[in-house]
Amino acid sequence: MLRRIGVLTSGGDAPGMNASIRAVTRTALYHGLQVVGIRRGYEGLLEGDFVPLTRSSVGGILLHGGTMLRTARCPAFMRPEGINAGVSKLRENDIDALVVIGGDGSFRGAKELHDRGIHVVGVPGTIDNDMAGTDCTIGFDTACNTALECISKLRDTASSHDRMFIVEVMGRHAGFLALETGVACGAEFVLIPELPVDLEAIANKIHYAKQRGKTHSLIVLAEGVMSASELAEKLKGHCDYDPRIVVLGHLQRGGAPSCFDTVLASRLGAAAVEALIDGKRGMMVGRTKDEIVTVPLETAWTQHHPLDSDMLRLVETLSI
Ligand SMILES: Nc1ncnc2c1ncn2[C@@H]1O[C@H](COP(=O)(O)OP(=O)(O)OP(=O)(O)O)[C@@H](O)[C@H]1O
Ligand SMILES: O=P(O)(O)OC[C@H]1O[C@](O)(CO)[C@@H](O)[C@@H]1O
Ligand SMILES: [Mg+2]
Repeated sequence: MLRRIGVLTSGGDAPGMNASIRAVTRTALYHGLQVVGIRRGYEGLLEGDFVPLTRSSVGGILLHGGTMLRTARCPAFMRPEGINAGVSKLRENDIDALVVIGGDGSFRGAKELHDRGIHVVGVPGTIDNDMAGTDCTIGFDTACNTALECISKLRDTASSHDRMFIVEVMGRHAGFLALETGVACGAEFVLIPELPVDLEAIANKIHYAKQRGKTHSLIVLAEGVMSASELAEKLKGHCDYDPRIVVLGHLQRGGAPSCFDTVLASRLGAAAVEALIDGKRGMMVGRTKDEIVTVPLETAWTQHHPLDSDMLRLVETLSI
């Protein structure tokens, strides 16, 4: 019987995680369940770093970035002994079910717990958007907006000084963040790991654009392709600019969640608890075409979250 549920955040922090923690807690309390917060992801689970969550302990966090439960990457949890220790900790503390808020790695950990008999539901939270089973992950929209705000400032300087900027954005092995922000900021090039990089074609396009009177250029580069300094080095001598590089880095992870992420996080947090109440196990919640869906956890990494090819064509068409 479901009486007491645990909730943790794991992997990189993402704007909206707090809204999800609040939604999980309040939905569970609404349905008469107790809630235990597990601090610092799987690390805190192994150490028994638990805190009871009440209606008021999740008050005032809705619009705050980061995660009030804190988060971690826990190498010990990647080994069977670590996972078994996690199972024991949950059982010793009478935690009947667990909501894991995090990315694909966190979901792999959650699946290991499920395979050992723990009732788990995952809530997709990562700025990378690199998970199938949902059209968008919590934090992605805010990270795109943050990157856009930064790049829009760089654009002013690029056009004032007739310069080229290479802006490296996060996304790990995926290009979603780069593609979305690249279209939004009107980049001349968006380089993503999903596609080969043709340096000669880039140099040629820059050259002909300059001949046509274009005086500045912006490349949005996904970190999964190469670093901005590597790209600048490779372009040296092959293009008509002396590029400046900017690595947005962890600036993209923090900050207050956008309206979109706050609503998404609230809906998915509530849906995770409702899924547990409905007897769903080993599942993740997601948003597909504005419907809240429940699919197996492993969907996140066994299926492919497709890049929108229309978006790629847009970069090409709109940057003439
Ligand atoms: N195969 C696995 N088995 C068990 N646990 C795992 C596995 N993969 C990852 N984890 C656990 O999940 C944690 C978070 O994973 P990871 O660092 O990949 O981040 P994430 O959840 O994908 O989020 P983000 O990519 O946004 O940072 C790991 O530190 C580890 O504790
Ligand atoms: O904060 P850390 O551990 O350096 O991790 C950075 C990674 O985390 C993310 O921000 C989220 O997965 C990636 O985009 C990035 O590659
Ligand atoms: Mg990940």
